[in-house]
Amino acid sequence: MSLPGLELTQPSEERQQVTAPPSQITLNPNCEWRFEVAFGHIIKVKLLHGTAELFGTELAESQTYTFSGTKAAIFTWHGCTLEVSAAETASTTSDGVTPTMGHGAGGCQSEYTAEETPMMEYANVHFALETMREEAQSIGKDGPRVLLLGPENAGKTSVAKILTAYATKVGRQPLVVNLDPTEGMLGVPGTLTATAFRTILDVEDGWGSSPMSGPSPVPVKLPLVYSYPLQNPLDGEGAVYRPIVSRLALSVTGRMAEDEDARETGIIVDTPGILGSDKPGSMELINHIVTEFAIDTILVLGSERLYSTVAKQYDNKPSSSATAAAFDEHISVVKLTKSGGCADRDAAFRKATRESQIRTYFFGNNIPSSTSASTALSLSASSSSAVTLSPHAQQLDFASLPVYSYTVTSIDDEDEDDYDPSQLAMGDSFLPGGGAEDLQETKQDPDRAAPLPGVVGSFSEPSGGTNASTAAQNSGSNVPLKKVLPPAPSALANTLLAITHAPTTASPAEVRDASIMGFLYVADVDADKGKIRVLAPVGGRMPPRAIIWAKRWPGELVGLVG
Ligand SMILES: Nc1ncnc2c1ncn2[C@@H]1O[C@H](COP(=O)(O)OP(=O)(O)OP(=O)(O)O)[C@@H](O)[C@H]1O
Repeated sequence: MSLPGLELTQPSEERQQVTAPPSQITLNPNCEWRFEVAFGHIIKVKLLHGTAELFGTELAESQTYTFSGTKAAIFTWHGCTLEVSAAETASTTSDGVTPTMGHGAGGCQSEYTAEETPMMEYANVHFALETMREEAQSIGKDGPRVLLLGPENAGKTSVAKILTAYATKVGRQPLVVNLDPTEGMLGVPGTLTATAFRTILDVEDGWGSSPMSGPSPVPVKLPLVYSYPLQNPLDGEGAVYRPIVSRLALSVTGRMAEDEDARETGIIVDTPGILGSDKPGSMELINHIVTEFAIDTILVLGSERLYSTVAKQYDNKPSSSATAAAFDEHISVVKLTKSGGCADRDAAFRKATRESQIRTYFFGNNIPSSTSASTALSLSASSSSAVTLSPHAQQLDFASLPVYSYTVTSIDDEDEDDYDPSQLAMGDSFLPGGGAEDLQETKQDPDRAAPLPGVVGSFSEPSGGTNASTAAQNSGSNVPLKKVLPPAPSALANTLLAITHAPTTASPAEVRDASIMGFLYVADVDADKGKIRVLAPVGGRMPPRAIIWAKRWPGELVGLVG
């Protein structure tokens, strides 16, 4: 074996890590194989026999799946044998990062077989929801509206994936809502989304991919995306978060009103861990979500205290659905066991996950964040959903762009300079339950809701002057959104810009409430010439639309382009 350091002088072709022979892992029924793979290292997993699933989505036999930067579990109901091996990775990557290869099977950082899992409990939740869906089908009421609550790393997103995967497997079409801006669902972080899932989720990618990310062997999903470029929903006392949640709820309600399958199946809402903590204001936000989505089933994971508080407040109370009285609908609060496999994700891992989501949005998922292109290309044949994308670079005149930035202060960033407290002190949206009346009012007329894409066949937003935007305007005349005037700030470099569906002349409230068309990445800023160089997922002229600068969240991503 060569001494550390000496191998640096070897020619690059020889700088391959010695790959361990494939390991076979045999799982008994009702067991799961839990594994953690670092970013930069890739493992290959193949189901040799039996049946297995990853967060509810079945693995196909003999298909090779690749994982990088992943903490997950492969569960089996009936027993299975897996083959796990390391993909060949260069010892140093194009970024100069050394892939972290662990000592587990295939180079996993950690991997083990667990015999005790809460999967039976989760499956029972699915069956209970199915019973509610059948009832909805037979008497014409809405299907279950499920809210997942719990602290960070309690397994909320994993349970949301399991319930979604099981629902689609039996031919249902759940509407899945992601209210966690720290992690994107089918897109980049800093967004809140709603998606109708008709088809299978992606084993490797988690939720799967959206058409914005290019072609994919797993059917793409079409999310409705809103920009929430702040890390914490409690920032600005929830003044930005609340109206966007209301917008999403309107869209979801609209979709349910128009689509029988979606109405019967219901909604699954995933929330950020911060709402499950005891932070001031978090219960108010939970209350807002429960009201807006007319939640009737609350699943609490990983916190007795939270369960007790939520149960006291909601258990057996009538839901806020318009049909609650007619069908005698009450809210059930259910405590679920947190899986022992839930892995803590440190700040570095979360940052790498965010960066990988952004990279994937622009470049596809063929090149894991810090693996050399050649290695990744060799993987593409075996990976089931590898896609390479070529974003388009173009120069834009900053002065011609209507770029807006949020001016709320972040709880985690008290030194914010452009915070204007006078803006936060006014406006009904800052009062307890602020803005809710407008939406209650709007909700009574389902025609006012912007439907989710798929129903009207487009990813459309009501144009300026519609009822929906008027309602939004009424609720947000003091929106903390400020136009960024020239010269182009240097802080724009390496951040994302969200192109909304709002016209360039839209009011701040309309901009906030507009859904997102797509994202640009600012590669660099030439303040002298007043130009910015951007990457766009598609070529062509910039659409004349208002733009929201994701200044704070997901923030700066250095090195996306060399
Ligand atoms: N049974 C399991 N075995 C191994 N890893 C798991 C298991 N369940 C969840 N995980 C992993 O643990 C981590 C935390 O889970 P998850 O993202 O579902 O939690 P969360 O409550 O949504 O977290 P947050 O609110 O912080 O986003 C994830 O990386 C997930 O893939």
